[in-house]
Amino acid sequence: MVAHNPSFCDITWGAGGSTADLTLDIANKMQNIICVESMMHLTCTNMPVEKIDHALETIKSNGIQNVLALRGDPPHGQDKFVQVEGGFACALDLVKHIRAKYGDYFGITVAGYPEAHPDAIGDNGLATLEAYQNDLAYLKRKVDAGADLIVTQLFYDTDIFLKFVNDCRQIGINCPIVPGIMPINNYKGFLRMTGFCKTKIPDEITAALEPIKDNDEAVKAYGIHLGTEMCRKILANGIKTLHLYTLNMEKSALAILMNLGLIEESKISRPLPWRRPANVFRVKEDVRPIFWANRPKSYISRTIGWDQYPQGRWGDSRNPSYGALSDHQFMRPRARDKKLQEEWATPLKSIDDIQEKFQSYCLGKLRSSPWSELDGLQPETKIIHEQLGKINLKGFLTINSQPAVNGERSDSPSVGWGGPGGYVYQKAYLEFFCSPEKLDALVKKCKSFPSLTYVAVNKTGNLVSNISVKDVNAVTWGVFPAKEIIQPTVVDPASFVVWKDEAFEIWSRSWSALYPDGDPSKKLLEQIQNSYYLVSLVDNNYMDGMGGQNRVSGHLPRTDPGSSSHQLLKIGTDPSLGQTSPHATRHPTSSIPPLDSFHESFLLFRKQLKIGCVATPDLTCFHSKGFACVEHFTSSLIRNSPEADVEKSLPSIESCFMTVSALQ
Ligand SMILES: Cc1cc2nc3c(=O)[nH]c(=O)nc-3n(C[C@H](O)[C@H](O)[C@H](O)COP(=O)(O)OP(=O)(O)OC[C@H]3O[C@@H](n4cnc5c(N)ncnc54)[C@H](O)[C@@H]3O)c2cc1C
Repeated sequence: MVAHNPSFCDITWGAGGSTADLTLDIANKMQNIICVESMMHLTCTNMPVEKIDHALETIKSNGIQNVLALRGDPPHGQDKFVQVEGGFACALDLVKHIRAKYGDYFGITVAGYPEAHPDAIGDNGLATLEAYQNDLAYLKRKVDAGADLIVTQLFYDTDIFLKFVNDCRQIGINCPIVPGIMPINNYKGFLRMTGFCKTKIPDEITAALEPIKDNDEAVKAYGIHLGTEMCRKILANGIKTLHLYTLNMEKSALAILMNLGLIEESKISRPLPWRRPANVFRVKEDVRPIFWANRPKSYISRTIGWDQYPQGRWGDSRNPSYGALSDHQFMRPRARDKKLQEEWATPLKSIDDIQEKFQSYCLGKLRSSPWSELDGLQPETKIIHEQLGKINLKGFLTINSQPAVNGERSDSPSVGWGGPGGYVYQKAYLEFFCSPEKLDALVKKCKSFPSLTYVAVNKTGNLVSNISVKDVNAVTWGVFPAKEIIQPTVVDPASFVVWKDEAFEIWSRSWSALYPDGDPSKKLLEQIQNSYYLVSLVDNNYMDGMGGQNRVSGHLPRTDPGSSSHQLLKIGTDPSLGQTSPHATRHPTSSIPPLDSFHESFLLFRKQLKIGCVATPDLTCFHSKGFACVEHFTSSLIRNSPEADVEKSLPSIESCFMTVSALQ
């Protein structure tokens, strides 16, 4: 199931606390080994407050931040729930306790009952209006006490659920209400569960099941059909999230999601170059502005109202309906706050210190960045991290980038996406803050490089650009067998202007907020926030990675992404764009292999390829003696060979890869 990117996974609490240790252990493994956001259920049954706190402290120390706070059922053999000594009487007490003791560390979910809690349901299978309303009023108290989300009890009458949502809204329950869908997997289990929960079974379901009740396969198939229809109706009524009770049997749940088109049959680990967060509604979305590449959660929350993908996407972008910037964009897990505090809240005396922070992040010395929701650098950023380090020391404070790629295989671990069998391309991209003076110098420089397009904007909205506001520039695209060209990432000034508010806000909300009031570091950051420009820069010439000298048009089965960047990365070494700060000398360059060993390997290559080309490999592009290096040799050779030779040499190039990999 993990391959389908669930938003989160529930780990239930054994009835009466019977499986506490196991629950804690499974929740920990799910969160930290399987890496799926986990929500642990916790009940009050047989749980004095010390035991409850032990469970909460344990999951807290394991980084789990989601709890479903429940009262629980009466212990085995008892009819009525009895409050244990030193424990809680109901879920409301538990919610209050969690908020009082743990502040906002935990996201709290509570249970909702579309047909009222079974205790409120009479012998006729129905709750009186008064009992139903009391139940709703109590649910509101749970939300008012701090619950963030409601997950409902299972139901089979979709109209009852939709009425319940409406009734909740009427009394001011405004948090998300997630329907609990339990696919029917077998007849006896279905009767047992609905009997226990006093769930209404609509007549048509009874009629459909009666003739097939002894045929397990038929019951399962009907369960999938029914679940699909229920979910369809729920989604059509504007509910945006589904919660499927799998009870460890995933096949029916997955079949329902497949029928709804919410998951794909072929599971691809990195379907698109940006990391799509677990959100089933985004499966059809295939284009995004590059600006939020490192802030997928913020992007999702700002575009949550766009429910039509991909149709709505560029209509929306040109007339941006990105939601308003709210606190939500800045809500980060506490663990990240802690990391930022450790890594970014050091005293800042001058711009040099700020440049060095950005440089350290690009070199992988810092794991966190105020501008990124991700942990560390994206794999493709590592290809150009040294150049980025230099650029930052020149006063161009980079927050987003990608190297140029010209026809790399789509299963490349560093720049590939979309699954095997295709080729991917991208234009070099750089996004950074810089002073108005640096921007002036850059604008002048760009005049000599027609392939560079830029948009720059300061905090107050002053825009400087050499493209039109209506232009949309595809910066990543892929070619796959039997598919149209896919272009998942674009740069467009309209979205950029929306993004800039968030980008500038991060200076104060995520960075200077780490310092106490009046701290000189805080003042320095505020000055930068108020005076700098945010710049989005694209090198549209993705072909000429080696400065235009080595192009072999149409014959590049591979390129070396490390070598293919371009005018953009020359910012770091261009003297007309300002002196590199003295820190540059501390910047390590030891990963470049010694010239001798390079030449040795290179000569071997030439011998094996038997092509009499003269290559002038660009040593500065080297990162290691590993595979990237081998690719670089090869692409240099191809680029420097006559076209006919390239064609001939392709098979031997493939085998040389093996030989030289082994040699290295
Ligand atoms: C999504 C979901 C997941 C579940 N997971 C588990 C699990 O992992 N392990 C497990 O053992 N059980 C689980 N259960 C079952 C749950 O423990 C039972 O349904 C239990 O009987 C009620 O728990 P609750 O949190 O809804 O209780 P509460 O919210 O406390 O409510 C119980 C009932 O008492 C009434 N009530 C309580 N206090 C008050 C008050 N002060 N004023 C008025 N009315 C009050 C409510 O209206 C309601 O009818 C789950 C249930 C659901 C819906």
